[in-house]
Amino acid sequence: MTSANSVSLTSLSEWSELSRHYESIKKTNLRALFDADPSRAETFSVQGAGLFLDYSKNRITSETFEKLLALSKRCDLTGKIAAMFNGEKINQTEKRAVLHIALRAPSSQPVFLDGIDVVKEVHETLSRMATFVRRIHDGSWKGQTGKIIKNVVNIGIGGSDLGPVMAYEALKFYSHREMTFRFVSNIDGTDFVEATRDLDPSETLFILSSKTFTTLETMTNASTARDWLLSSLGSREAIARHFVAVSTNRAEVMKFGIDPENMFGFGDWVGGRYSMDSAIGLSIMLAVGPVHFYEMLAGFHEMDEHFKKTPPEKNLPVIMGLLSLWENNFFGSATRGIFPYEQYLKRFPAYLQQLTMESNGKHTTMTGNRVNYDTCPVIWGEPGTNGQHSFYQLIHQGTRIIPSDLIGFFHSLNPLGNHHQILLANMFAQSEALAFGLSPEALRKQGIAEELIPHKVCEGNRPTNVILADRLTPATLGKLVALYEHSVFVQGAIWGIDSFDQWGVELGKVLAQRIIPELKESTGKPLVHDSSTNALIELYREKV
Ligand SMILES: O=P(O)(O)OC[C@H]1O[C@](O)(CO)[C@@H](O)[C@@H]1O
Repeated sequence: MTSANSVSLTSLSEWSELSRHYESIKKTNLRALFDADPSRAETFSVQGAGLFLDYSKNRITSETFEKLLALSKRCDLTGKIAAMFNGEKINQTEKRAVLHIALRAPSSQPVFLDGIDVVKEVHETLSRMATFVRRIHDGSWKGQTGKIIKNVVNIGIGGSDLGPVMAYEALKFYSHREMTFRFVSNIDGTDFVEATRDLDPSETLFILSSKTFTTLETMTNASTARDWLLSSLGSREAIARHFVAVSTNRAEVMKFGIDPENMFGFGDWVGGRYSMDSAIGLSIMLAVGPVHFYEMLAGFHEMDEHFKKTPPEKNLPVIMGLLSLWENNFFGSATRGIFPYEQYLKRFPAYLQQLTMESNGKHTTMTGNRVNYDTCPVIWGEPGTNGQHSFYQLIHQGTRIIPSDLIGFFHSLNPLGNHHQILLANMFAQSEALAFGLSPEALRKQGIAEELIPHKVCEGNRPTNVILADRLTPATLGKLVALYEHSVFVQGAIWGIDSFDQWGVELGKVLAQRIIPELKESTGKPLVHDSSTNALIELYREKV
């Protein structure tokens, strides 16, 4: 048998089988599938690492599932999972290992990379972070003027922002409420100004979070922060008391003026979008304390173990990855909605956008060929029930099918009257309504006027995954993030792409560097962009 990597995915017999199977089931709907099998909900639900997944409202049969598993087998998913866990350099284009799983491994479980146990390094950094956090919390770390630190501003972008801010919001319930946390990411000066306008510099700590320590936005915001601080505190010595860095680039951190003693590092085997549980999570640890941070890591690890050890047919990330691929590549669903029914998870969809789309938004396979199939769907979403009063109309009656993940918890962290019951009732109702819709017959029975029936019909057959957990704890958050990380891995492994590079973001950065000096003033030299870009630059020069 030829290996799946040496031939196009779509020419594999397992792919053709799925295509044939798709033709035979594309007209069946969820109503018929449920009517045909009273135990469908049980057949297509699974529990793992404390999360419950009901995937019965997907357009699948047992045969679909078997064929998807056969495809994953042909693509050597198990071997690829093992390669990641074993520290092989699976990020081929950057020649790097991909070992975010080592960030949450217990110290008793070494992971070797080039003969070195990276878990040991991870735990050394974690305990330095914990010591630092305790000093901030107990007030023994003081600002330049002797005041205690009350405000923390994380400056970073992409993976150096989205993970920290998402987790800060998600775990706010557990956070030190007497402290203020802000996150500055955008190069738009408004972000910095609004984040700092009510802060006292003498009580403020900046965390400069950047894997590379060269990112334009972060470095610009960092020097603005340094100016802001020094204009108030005067002495450059204040930098040591008010700035710490999280980075892999020691030389650049020192160049900025930060003592390496105040730097927390991580390996180049941690991708930016996989780094919230590395030192990049320092602001999270400052917010919730070391104990909760360690609990979050334990949650991540539990899902890692589940992913590594559970057979594919019971493996949550494998199932979610395969279902997403089925919808994307066979039904042609171009987007996936992420709808947490949990206000604390309000930034979770934004976090998953980077995780998923920066990982799998690729058109070239590992072997350098242009894919002839779709890869990553567009990921988007908002918390429920807010979304229901906004864009759900389109999900129910629009012309495109949008498979969605609905995420909820049995218990609220803020029980208030019957709010939580109403919240979960809405979540379950949406999943039911999307799957089964409302038929013309049912509407007629309700006595709806004939001319209104076409407008009121909901065709149903809209797939959802329902993910449930007990309550939103630091550990549950870790499990959820790891679930999606690994589901992204599964899809990338089958598509045969490098889920861990991000070359596509480079071109825009290079072109921006070229345009920055051109906006300052006319150099006298003619602009050599296309006519549209030239005209935009000229218009800006004229107006500013
Ligand atoms: O942490 P850094 O090096 O500042 O990078 C920030 C982000 O920029 C990107 O490289 C994309 O431009 C992301 O992958 C990364 O998370």
